[in-house]
Amino acid sequence: MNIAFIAHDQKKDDIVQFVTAYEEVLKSHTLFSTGTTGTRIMENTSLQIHRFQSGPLGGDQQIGARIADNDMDCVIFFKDPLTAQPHEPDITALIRLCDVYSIPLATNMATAEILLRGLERGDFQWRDVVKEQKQGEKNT
Ligand SMILES: O=C(CO)COP(=O)(O)O
Repeated sequence: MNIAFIAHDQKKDDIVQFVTAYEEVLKSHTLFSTGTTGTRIMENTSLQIHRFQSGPLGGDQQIGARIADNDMDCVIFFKDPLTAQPHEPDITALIRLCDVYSIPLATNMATAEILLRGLERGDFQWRDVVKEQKQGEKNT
């Protein structure tokens, strides 16, 4: 599965801790992130992450574009609800696209934990079916 990780500054320690705890599960997936979040994760784990731009510089929008292309299966976004972000419209747009395309999105650690346990159990297999269908539509 293609999984994107994003964390606001006040949540970066949390996401590093979270990803470290699930490193064994995550290493068999393809991982993406916004710029600084990815750097922090790679500094603290042995995971390889495809890093987009930093969030305020367009990283959220780049992940959104992958969702619109049906090329992202899960988004783990540790949002900071107590700090205003200069790129709030980008954040809103990313969350909206997850809803438009029914992409599983966790915006806090408790939900992220449930999503990754589901991932371990194979609960994301329906995404392969959706991707095959969309590919079939493109080819016709
Ligand atoms: O601001 C962010 C998401 O909205 C996160 O971006 P960084 O990972 O580059 O800090």
